[in-house]
Amino acid sequence: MPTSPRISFLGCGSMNEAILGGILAGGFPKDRVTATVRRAERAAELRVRHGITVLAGSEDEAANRNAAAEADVLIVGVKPAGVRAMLTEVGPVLKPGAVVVSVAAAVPLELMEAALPAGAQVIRTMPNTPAKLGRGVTALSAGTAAAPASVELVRSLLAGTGRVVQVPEEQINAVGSVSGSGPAYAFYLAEAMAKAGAELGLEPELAVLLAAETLAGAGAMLAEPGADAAALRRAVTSPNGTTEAAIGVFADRDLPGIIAAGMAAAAERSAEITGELNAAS
Ligand SMILES: NC(=O)C1=CN([C@@H]2O[C@H](COP(=O)(O)OP(=O)(O)OC[C@H]3O[C@@H](n4cnc5c(N)ncnc54)[C@H](O)[C@@H]3O)[C@@H](O)[C@H]2O)C=CC1
Ligand SMILES: O=C(O)[C@@H]1CCC=N1
Repeated sequence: MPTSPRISFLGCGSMNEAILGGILAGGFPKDRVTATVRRAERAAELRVRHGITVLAGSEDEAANRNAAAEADVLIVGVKPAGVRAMLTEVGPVLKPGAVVVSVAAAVPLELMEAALPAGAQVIRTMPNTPAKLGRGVTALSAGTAAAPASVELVRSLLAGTGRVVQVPEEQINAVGSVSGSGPAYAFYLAEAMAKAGAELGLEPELAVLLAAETLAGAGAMLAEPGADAAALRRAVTSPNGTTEAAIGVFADRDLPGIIAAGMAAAAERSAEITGELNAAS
């Protein structure tokens, strides 16, 4: 069997730890993975939780460079405003043929390529945190120098985190509005349903359980082959019944329009952040 590539996670917060968890759960060997973080406490936490090598910047200012120098695939998981500095730092030590993957919202491929040595292979992604359970969905767009074999390699690594789709870069902001931010919309709905359930007289803990299990169960039904959200909704909605009463109120108040406006705001914010990053160059 060919040796697995070496992966380095540069920055390992919510998103990169979710990807790390999904990749390891998919059977990727722990001894081929390194992560970097800023704080020693966080490094210790990640070592215990995942059994991988974790380097902390607070203990070794060369942590990112050391992790980058050994990597075949680098997964950059810092906030958008930190991506350029990270790439500028690690670019000079990249191995020939290394592939640099970013999970950052709003950071264009062009900016990444400009921060790295000429010809660097770059892939921009938009993942989501259910990656942790192998139930994520990641969209990716390849940079100008990324070889098809490198795109395939990244796709196969991310397969442990869930579905992977390739999109033109101009669609990544829209993807972020749907699936990147989307888990937060589902959690927001769970919070709202639990609160409303308590207001209807349920014990708060029971309302939380009912809301969470309902969303998890509905999500599992949506994941079945051939699932159709509208058909599934209709199957719950008896004519002149209770569900119809609830959905009537949602429709009267234009809940779909509210959701669309929120998602448009997410996409607009991505474009705005890109503008801020370009202006800072
Ligand atoms: N949280 C999410 O659901 C999603 C996040 N993203 C993207 O993922 C990226 C990270 O977001 P989160 O994980 O939510 O943020 P986070 O704040 O949880 O994680 C960022 C991590 O990077 C570390 N870091 C920053 N600078 C560093 C450096 N120089 N060296 C080593 N470590 C460093 C921070 O200490 C932190 O742990 C962002 O660019 C975001 O746009 C994309 C899709 C979904
Ligand atoms: O909120 C954010 O900016 C990041 C990108 C998508 C999800 N979280």
